[in-house]
Amino acid sequence: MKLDEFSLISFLSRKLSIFQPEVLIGIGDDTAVVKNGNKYSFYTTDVLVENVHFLDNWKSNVPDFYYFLGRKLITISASDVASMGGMPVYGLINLLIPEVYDLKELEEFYEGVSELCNELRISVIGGDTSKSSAKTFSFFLIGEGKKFMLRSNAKPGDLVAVTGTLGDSAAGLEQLLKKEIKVFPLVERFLNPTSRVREGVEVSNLGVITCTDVSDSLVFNLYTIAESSGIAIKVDSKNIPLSPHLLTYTTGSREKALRYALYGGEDYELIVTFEESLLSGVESLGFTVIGEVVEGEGVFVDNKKVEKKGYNHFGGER
Ligand SMILES: Nc1ncnc2c1ncn2[C@@H]1O[C@H](COP(=O)(O)OP(=O)(O)OP(=O)(O)O)[C@@H](O)[C@H]1O
Ligand SMILES: Cc1ncc(C[n+]2csc(CCOP(=O)(O)O)c2C)c(N)n1
Ligand SMILES: [Mg+2]
Repeated sequence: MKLDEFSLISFLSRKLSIFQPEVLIGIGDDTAVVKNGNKYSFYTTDVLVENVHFLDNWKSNVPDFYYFLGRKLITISASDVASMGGMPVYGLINLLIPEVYDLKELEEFYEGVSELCNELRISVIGGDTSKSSAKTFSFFLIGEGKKFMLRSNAKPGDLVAVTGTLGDSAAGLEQLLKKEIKVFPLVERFLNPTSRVREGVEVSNLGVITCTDVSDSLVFNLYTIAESSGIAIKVDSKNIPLSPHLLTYTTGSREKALRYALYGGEDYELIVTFEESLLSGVESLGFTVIGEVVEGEGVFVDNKKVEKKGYNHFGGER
């Protein structure tokens, strides 16, 4: 039987229970939330698996490839903490590598890990190591914050905004897969994305209470907000921020660029929804308004309902 990642998680979660009252949010958001005295702790874990998230042979085209992979491992978990409005603090790394392994590659990987942990002041406090046929890197990250944002807090009348530009990472991945590099800055966005930790904390401090990050695709992650909040989201495609590099890649076609922006994944930008009174504060943090929350269900781009498409492990295809 072919599995669907999200039905699988929902099936598994029905078998599990929460025993402690301090667990405020379990399975279902970007991180779990546990009350910890007068603050909250955030828990998340992510993996990078050979042939799923990266190809080993990219190391022959990309200098320092494993250095970038080390950075990316930390960034993707930090992005989940950022989308709760938290600061990453402690982490543990699981390393699953073949029995015979190039030590230089591992050194490079840990150079990337340690650089990003220094930048974000994350202490690595443990992990585990095992042999494995596919290279697999996993990070478990704990964050902290005084308040938190959820996917499920969107209300009709809210505006919807995002950080950065969208679609760059998918266009970078496409070039790596085709082994044809035309616009390198897009490949850099795929290899070395940014986690929006500062924006997450600051937007939460402004009073924004709805947030998630773009890992699977803009449309897919808008759906996660729409479904968990019981509302619909309308996006105006002309307001979706696209980078000049992406437009160079699509030889100026905004329509083609929008396909990467709407359905490509791994941008690790934040999506927020908020009341109009917060607009100037949110914009001053560098967010771009792309749409609004309305009553109903689904995600609409230029008034047309769009399919919930993005990256789905097992379900395949974007
Ligand atoms: N095997 C599992 N068992 C229990 N919970 C899981 C499992 N896999 C995922 N989850 C939980 O399901 C929810 C959604 O997971 P998912 O990995 O899709 O998170 P995401 O933030 O949407 O994506 P990303 O990991 O790319 O940031 C999270 O709360 C996560 O902790
Ligand atoms: C070789 C190769 N093929 C495809 C992709 C694209 N991809 C893999 S996982 C994912 C979603 C986010 O991951 P997760 O859901 O695990 O957090 C995306 C967009 C890639 N990175 N490498
Ligand atoms: Mg996430």
